[in-house]
Amino acid sequence: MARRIPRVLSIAGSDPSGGAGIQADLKSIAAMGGYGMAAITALTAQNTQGVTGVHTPPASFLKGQLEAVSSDIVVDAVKIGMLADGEVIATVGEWLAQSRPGVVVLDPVMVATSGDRLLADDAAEALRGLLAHADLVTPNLPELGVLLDEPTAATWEDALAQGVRLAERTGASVLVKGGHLAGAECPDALVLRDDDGGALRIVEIPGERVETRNTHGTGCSLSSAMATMQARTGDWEASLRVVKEWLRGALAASDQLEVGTGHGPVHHFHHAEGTVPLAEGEFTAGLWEATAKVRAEIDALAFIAQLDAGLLPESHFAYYLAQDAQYLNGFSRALARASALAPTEEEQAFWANSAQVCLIVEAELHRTWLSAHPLPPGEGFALGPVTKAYLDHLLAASSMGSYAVLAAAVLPCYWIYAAVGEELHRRHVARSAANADAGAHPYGAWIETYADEAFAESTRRAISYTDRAGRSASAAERTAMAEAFRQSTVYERDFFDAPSKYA
Ligand SMILES: Nc1ncnc2c1ncn2[C@@H]1O[C@H](COP(=O)(O)OP(=O)(O)OP(=O)(O)O)[C@@H](O)[C@H]1O
Ligand SMILES: Cc1ncc(CO)c(N)n1
Repeated sequence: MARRIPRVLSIAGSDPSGGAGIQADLKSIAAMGGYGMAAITALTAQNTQGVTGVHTPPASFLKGQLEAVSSDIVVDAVKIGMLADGEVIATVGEWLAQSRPGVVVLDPVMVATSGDRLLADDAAEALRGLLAHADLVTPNLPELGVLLDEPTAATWEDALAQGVRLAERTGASVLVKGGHLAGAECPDALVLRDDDGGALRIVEIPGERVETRNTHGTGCSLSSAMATMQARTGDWEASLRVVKEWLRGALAASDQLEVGTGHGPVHHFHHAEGTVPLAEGEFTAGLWEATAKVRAEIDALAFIAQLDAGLLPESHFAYYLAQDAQYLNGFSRALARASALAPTEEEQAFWANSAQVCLIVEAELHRTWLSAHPLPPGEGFALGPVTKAYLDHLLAASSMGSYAVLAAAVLPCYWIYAAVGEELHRRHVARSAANADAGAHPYGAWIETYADEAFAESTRRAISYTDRAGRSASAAERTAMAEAFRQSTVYERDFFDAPSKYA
């Protein structure tokens, strides 16, 4: 019977490096939505390079673990991995005879990815005997050969034929794995025995090989994920389709982990990255970090250096101010929309107040700076191309209907302006202290308005509200927020650079 959160037991060995064995099983079971449990058959000392030791506790203690679990908990599926020796195999066989769960997946582990043995030499025969208790057996190509007492299959066709022979001989269904094949393809296939024990059916699922050395634990991960999905769906083929796609993603994302120098583990939770709980400030810190390159480009602009040195041509300053006045008008409308979408009254009031402050600052620009720095007649207040593009971007974010995305889109206007302003102001103050003449700086009075503590406080609040929205957003919404933030940061850069192009 299908179970939404299946209770899945792994009976397997421990890999302290976390990539294989019960550690991989517990991660894979959780990744597939199950509740994971583990009865440990053996302890290995291993890492991504190989196995340096195996300690097998008395089989009676494994028996104790299995009884503790099944005397209290309904086990919906079991995955059986490393069994170490004949006594362990016998213990698991006895437990299955008494307490067999509805789904039994057996991964006949014999050798680690590194080539080290994980099953006693004389135990292969005992393992063959256990196969009959399984619903699904998941050997890799060398293991398939050993179980049949045949050479390792050299081609995929040979492997499929061996899979059919193993299914016929054991009565179990067989998952034939293409991981050990050469070439660009990495297919898997199910040799399925229908419930009525009738004819065998082969379902092949093709797949591209992921170019990586990080294949430690793929077999463990596959078998425990299959046990979990089967308990959820009752359909081996549907389960393999989901699990194979997930495992491909886990292999493709494995480089992010940087675990070990040998065959590294796969990234079991690659698909859930957007759902990791974030601490306060972490989301917006990530947005800031991701735009470091664009911000470095802003710092390197001639406009900033010239403004700082007091060498910015008048016409550039006038153009900048005229565009800023128009920008503030459109920006105010975007903020009013953020207020309309805000989830709390506190945020609603903040954005509404910011929208109003923008209009006050715009009026002030006209009254003071623009009257003192008039544009050439005729050029007046024409909307420049960057100003238009930036405002169009904010308008698009406003009309999406997502508060979180709109907050991310308006944030760079606060944050970048505050950061650039703070730096300009810091340098201006340092210069004034060192040089009595600094009072003559043509843009000194303007730079001084940058030090406004009220604006710094608004910036902190805009960051904090955007962060809160990001932390409770869906993965897709977070992606849209990051894109909106990045795009606005690019427009901030282009806005500072526009006078040099269009003034
Ligand atoms: N490079 C790869 N690209 C895509 N899929 C792969 C790759 N390597 C292995 N797989 C997949 O991983 C699963 C395990 O296959 P494999 O034949 O490697 O098992 P194994 O040898 O038992 O694994 P382990 O490395 O844990 O011993 C299969 O679904 C296989 O298709
Ligand atoms: C404990 C353990 N089980 C299975 C494997 C197979 O990958 C391994 N390397 N270690």
